[in-house]
Amino acid sequence: MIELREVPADDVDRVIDLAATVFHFRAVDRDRMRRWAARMERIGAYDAGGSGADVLAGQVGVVPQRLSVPGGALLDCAAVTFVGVLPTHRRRGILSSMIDRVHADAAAAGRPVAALWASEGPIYGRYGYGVANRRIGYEIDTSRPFRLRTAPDDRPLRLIGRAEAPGVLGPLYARELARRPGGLARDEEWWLERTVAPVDHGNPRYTEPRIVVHPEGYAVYRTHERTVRLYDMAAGTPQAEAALWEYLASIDLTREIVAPERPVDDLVLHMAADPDQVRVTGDAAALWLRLLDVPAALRARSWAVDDAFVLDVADARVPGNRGRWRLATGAEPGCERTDEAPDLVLDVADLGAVYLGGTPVRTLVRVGAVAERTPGAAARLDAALAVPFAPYTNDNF
Ligand SMILES: CC(=O)SCCNC(=O)CCNC(=O)[C@H](O)C(C)(C)COP(=O)(O)OP(=O)(O)OC[C@H]1O[C@@H](n2cnc3c(N)ncnc32)[C@H](O)[C@@H]1OP(=O)(O)O
Repeated sequence: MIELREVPADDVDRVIDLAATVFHFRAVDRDRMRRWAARMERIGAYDAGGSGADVLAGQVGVVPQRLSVPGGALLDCAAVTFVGVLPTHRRRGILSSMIDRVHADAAAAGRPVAALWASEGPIYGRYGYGVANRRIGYEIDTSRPFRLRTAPDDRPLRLIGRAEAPGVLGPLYARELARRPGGLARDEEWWLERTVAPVDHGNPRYTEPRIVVHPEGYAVYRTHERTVRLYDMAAGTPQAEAALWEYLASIDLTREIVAPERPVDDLVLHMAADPDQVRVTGDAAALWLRLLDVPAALRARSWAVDDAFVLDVADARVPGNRGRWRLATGAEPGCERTDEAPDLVLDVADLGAVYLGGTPVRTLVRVGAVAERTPGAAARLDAALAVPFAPYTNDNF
């Protein structure tokens, strides 16, 4: 018999072992993982059957987070991570029962949304998650001068140490969160253990992080042989961004920049005087978003256009979301229950996909996922959802 219960602090080593088993890694850096597990609300699926001893057969971790939404509000978010079920227990519904528990706990804690990075695309749509943003990767050939169409802000740059990162980068990052949806709030531990971690465990041959700071922005990168690998960048103006790219492109003894996870509207693609120097090498789903409290989430973001819509929302797992909602997208957004005929009929997963402004409703109508009952309603909702900066999540948890 499987029983779901919280995993106590003295059992986190089993959480690490389970993660290592299902994600196929050696748990060498246990202290770091213990600190990560300590941030989580941990739900374990314990199997008491057979041997007498409890087996931790499945687990989900929820990190309490805050997600930036259009208009700059930070919305309480259940960041779902460390999901795993032992190979001996797979496909018996353990994940489904744990996800329902995560959603119930989030509702009780007043978190209107949940989010995750999926290990595999087919898993999470059934639970009401939709792809809210993508990220692109590219390589820049810097073996020859990298000329830009934007004049760099040539105020001095400086390199700082890791320990200074939270204090120096924090305010610059906060400005970025306020204007671009999809980002996660970072506290000091998050900066030090994740954004500027001493080692990139996925690419251990790269150096420790180098942190270059401009008065209006920063970049975090590491190098290995002739490659500069970009991890994080934020710049308040295009000119500051140009200064950071110019710096990265001109580091001696290097000949390329690899930027694996950048926003889809990254300026560098258009800044490059020779577009052939920037080669797009990847485009993948990034954050999967789940609206757990539809009216609270829709009221929390700002809208680009004053309009009104009736949405008929289907939700297989969270009954409180189901039904017709009258959404008013003015300066004071409203979302109330209604009996009026719907303009659009859609699943909560697709509402999650369009929520941050990263997926056009019209596209989902064309693929057949969203039904447009009032002609033109999808285009009008796209106008209301529009955001000046594409949603982007640079924290893969
Ligand atoms: C946010 C994150 O942490 S993402 C990381 C997810 N973890 C992993 O990928 C680690 C390796 N995999 C595992 O640990 C497990 O196989 C899990 C967690 C993905 C699935 O756990 P299970 O307990 O087997 O899932 P469960 O039995 O509840 O399956 C529920 C449904 O999802 C489907 N499903 C589960 N895993 C997959 C998959 N990898 N691909 C496609 N469908 C899947 C099942 O077929 C089932 O479908 P149904 O409802 O139509 O019958």
